[in-house]
Amino acid sequence: MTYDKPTVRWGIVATGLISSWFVKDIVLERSDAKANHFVQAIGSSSVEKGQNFVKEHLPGKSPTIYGSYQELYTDPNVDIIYIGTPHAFHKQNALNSIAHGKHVLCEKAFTLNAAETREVLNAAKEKGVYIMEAMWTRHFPLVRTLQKLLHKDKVIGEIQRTFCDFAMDMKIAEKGPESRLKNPALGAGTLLDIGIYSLTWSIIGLEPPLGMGEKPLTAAPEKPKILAAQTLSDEIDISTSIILHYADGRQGIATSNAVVKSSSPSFCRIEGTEGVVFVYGRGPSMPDYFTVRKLNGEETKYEFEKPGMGFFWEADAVAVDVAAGRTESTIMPWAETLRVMEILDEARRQGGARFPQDPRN
Ligand SMILES: NC(=O)C1=CN([C@@H]2O[C@H](COP(=O)(O)OP(=O)(O)OC[C@H]3O[C@@H](n4cnc5c(N)ncnc54)[C@H](OP(=O)(O)O)[C@@H]3O)[C@@H](O)[C@H]2O)C=CC1
Ligand SMILES: O=C1OC[C@@H](O)[C@H](O)[C@H]1O
Repeated sequence: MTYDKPTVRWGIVATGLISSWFVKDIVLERSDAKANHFVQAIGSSSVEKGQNFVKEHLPGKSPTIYGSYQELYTDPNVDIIYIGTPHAFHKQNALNSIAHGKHVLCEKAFTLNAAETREVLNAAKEKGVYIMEAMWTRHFPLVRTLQKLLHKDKVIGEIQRTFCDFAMDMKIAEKGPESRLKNPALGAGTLLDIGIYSLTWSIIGLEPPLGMGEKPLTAAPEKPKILAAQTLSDEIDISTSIILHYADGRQGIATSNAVVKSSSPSFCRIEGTEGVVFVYGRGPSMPDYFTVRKLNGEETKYEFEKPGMGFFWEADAVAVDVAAGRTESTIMPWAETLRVMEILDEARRQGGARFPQDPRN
């Protein structure tokens, strides 16, 4: 621990898979850490589950363990709440955190739909607290470097097209009806779980981030035309295809599929007037490296060190933002979270997947 960096005390809502990845990562010793992270408290459906979680994923640590989320929201020693519940609970978990004056990092997809997102963002604005969608991939140095090469240095010229895919065999048929991957009331389907990454990579490829090139930090998100189709099984989408079509001709194709595991070594291809970028990794949420191939055949590979899984980069960003008194991130700003949710809504409107919580109209 060093005293020249912000120090944050995290409260963790839920003890599922993602929370285990997150806590293990943020307590790693790192030479480049921009903040000191403490897992201060865990909120779970039972104290026993919380204890098992700590024993397995935080050995040697002794956070306070609560058998409810409510006790976590009211813990005065917690600065920021991390929400790792299924999509359908994000809205209420976030509203409860905000009501108790806590800052929030909420897993993707931020909520079930854009109406819920607006409700949460309005509450955060009113209360003056920080909130960010945990689209962790956007914080990777790999992504920040790629954005600079594409949109500032223009290493492949003017970007024209992207093809991004997330396909994994989710074995949905084997899941019980209450699984978050099967139950529409929990926000199941490929779109919010993995399609959101294909969409994110399309945006990373096709649009400069805020503050880069001629794009000011205050720029509103672009609004490409959306064309989408879905295949539904037991009311949830098992495949979704989205086309982003921009007025100037840029095209993005974003797909997700729960039946096959993609065997392609690259999950994203970004084409420009002077070359092409291929992004590789264990999947779109965990990119490992990318290559830049110029039209003359010259190819450069960009590799990056990653001491853990990479969740500490988003955690660092939250800590630095909060210490600076900001209520939103410039990497994943509120308007971007809302724009992404609106695109997901539009894809579901055209494709047919519905959640029982969707507004009726
Ligand atoms: N960034 C990434 O790479 C990843 C992100 N995610 C995101 O994280 C979120 C959670 O996913 P994941 O960790 O895989 O989910 P899990 O099913 O593994 O865990 C969810 C946890 O939420 C709590 N919970 C509360 N109510 C329910 C309920 N009705 N049904 C099930 N769980 C409930 C439980 O914790 P408890 O009993 O302790 O209260 C449960 O363990 C989703 O938003 C998902 O999209 C998921 C995987 C990877
Ligand atoms: O966010 C995610 O990324 C990795 C996937 O394995 C997982 O299902 C998804 O929620």
